[in-house]
Amino acid sequence: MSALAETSAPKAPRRITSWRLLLNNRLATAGLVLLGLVALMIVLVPILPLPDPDATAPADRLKPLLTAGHLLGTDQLGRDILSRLLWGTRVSVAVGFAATLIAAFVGSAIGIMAGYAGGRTDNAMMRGIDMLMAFPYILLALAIVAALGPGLMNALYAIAVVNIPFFARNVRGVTLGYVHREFVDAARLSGKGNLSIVLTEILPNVLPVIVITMSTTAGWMILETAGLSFLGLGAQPPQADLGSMLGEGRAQLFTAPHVSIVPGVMIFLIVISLNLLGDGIRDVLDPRLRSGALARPGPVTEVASGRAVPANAAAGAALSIVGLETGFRRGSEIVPAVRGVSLHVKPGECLGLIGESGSGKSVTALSIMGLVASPPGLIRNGAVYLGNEDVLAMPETRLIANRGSRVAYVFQDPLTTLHPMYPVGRQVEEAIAAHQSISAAACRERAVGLLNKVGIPEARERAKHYPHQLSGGQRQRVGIAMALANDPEVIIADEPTTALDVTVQARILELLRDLQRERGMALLFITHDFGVVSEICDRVAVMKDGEIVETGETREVLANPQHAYTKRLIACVPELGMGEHFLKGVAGLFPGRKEQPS
Ligand SMILES: Nc1ncnc2c1ncn2[C@@H]1O[C@H](COP(=O)(O)OP(=O)(O)OP(=O)(O)O)[C@@H](O)[C@H]1O
Repeated sequence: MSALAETSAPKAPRRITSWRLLLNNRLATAGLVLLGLVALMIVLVPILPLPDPDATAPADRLKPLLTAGHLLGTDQLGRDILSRLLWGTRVSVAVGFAATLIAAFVGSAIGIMAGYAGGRTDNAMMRGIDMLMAFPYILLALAIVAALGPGLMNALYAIAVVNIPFFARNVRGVTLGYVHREFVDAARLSGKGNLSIVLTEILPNVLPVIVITMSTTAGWMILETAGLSFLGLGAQPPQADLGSMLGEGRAQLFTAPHVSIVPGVMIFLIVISLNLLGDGIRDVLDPRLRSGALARPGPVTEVASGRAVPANAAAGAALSIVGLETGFRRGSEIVPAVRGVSLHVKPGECLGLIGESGSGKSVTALSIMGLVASPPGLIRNGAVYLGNEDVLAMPETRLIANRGSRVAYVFQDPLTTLHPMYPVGRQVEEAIAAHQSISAAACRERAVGLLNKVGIPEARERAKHYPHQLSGGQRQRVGIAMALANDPEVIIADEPTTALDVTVQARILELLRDLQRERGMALLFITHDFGVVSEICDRVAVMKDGEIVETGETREVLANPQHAYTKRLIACVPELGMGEHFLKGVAGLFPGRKEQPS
């Protein structure tokens, strides 16, 4: 019997601008406002009715705060502190930003060149950078100023030079990650020259890192400028900058503390606002931070507190999913990926979950045992029953204990799921030991037995091999052995044969089917290939845009598909001699892709 459900066009998520994301971050907004005020003040300073910052008046020396005509008092030479503060901030900020720009430009150029050229050029450039880094940076800055002579411009050069290594190392690291990527190879094959590749392929990818590094180091450079001026090596009298004001006020720290506290507070405000804003910019520019992918995910997927559970478990099912809705947070919005999915698998049965890429199959599978990373994942509604027990209502420890013991997963690419540093036998032993308290010797025997069972030849010997020493098919057999390790009630296989060639694929499918029938397990088999479904699945559920659009006995669905999308998926299974008809079927899949949640 087949059940049919029509899809409704998903609502396009509202576009969240970077600007809005930045303003969502309260600390970054506070930094931005503070910095805006400082910027406004230093821009307006020439037209403000302020006394000459360098005009001395010994009779008015060390006037306290809020003195008439001197809002922030006067210094030891009777100069107006407010005027000196605003003019001095202008100088410090200008020098700090100029040093940041120079360091960013030179350091990034070195980093990109070294990373792109590689080999000896990389070696020579990075050893030079290492030499710069070998000196404590302030010592190096002092040495440079000592060699060039004191003065604001020389302080600027010194600070820029000591910060070049930060940019060079950061940018080189990122460049190295892109240099051997396929899109760069493609640009090379298209005949582009090195400069053009660097400017059009590498630089756009590296630019966010440069901006992030700039935003987080600008505050630091303003502080370093102030440090050099404080030591008398930056701004020279009578010119004011924040560091020299601090240095001059030091002598009056106890008699007139406001002389040094005022520039100190200004340095603090500028640096803190730059750091807060820098952190905010970094979060906005890095898409992984923006989506929460770099945030440490919780051990189980977050479940909305008021989730609706539309129905109970299906009678006699090992696994039933009812009305499952899973989405991903993006800013303050939740983008749906799975919309009201219901399905069930009985013991000894294989249910195929089929749909094109991005239709929500993996998110459904991962939601079952709370494995969707949160943040950004969120299960909004629905329930997942193991027998009659709702997994989503289980205490965290119980849910985690059920992973691998009652429900096991086999993933697509065993090379990424197996640990490269441990022999495969040991990894199967670990899977057993995670849920069973048996002796090490018994565990080893059982691991060898499992490897044997999944068809690894000379299992005892092979157990000592590392993943890279096995073929793709053998690695997937190890993955299946690990899934079987604790005799689970349900196995979820997420495209376990996609990375394998057709002959190996056929053998793995046969193995899975035999094991599943022999052990009476429920198998949820995720694929995008109706050919695979027809070989292994008793029933099939067709998924499109996060919804199940058709379910039924495999034979029935194949013989008499009801939904247009199912028909197109079936038409995509190539047959020898089909030629043009096959391509028409594949082309028919694409119009629906526009409706995908982006
Ligand atoms: N971490 C994530 N953050 C935001 N969106 C995500 C995340 N993971 C998946 N999605 C979105 O959820 C939707 C469903 O993805 P899913 O991985 O389930 O697709 P799939 O059908 O398994 O595809 P494939 O066959 O390619 O694995 C996609 O639109 C995807 O962009």
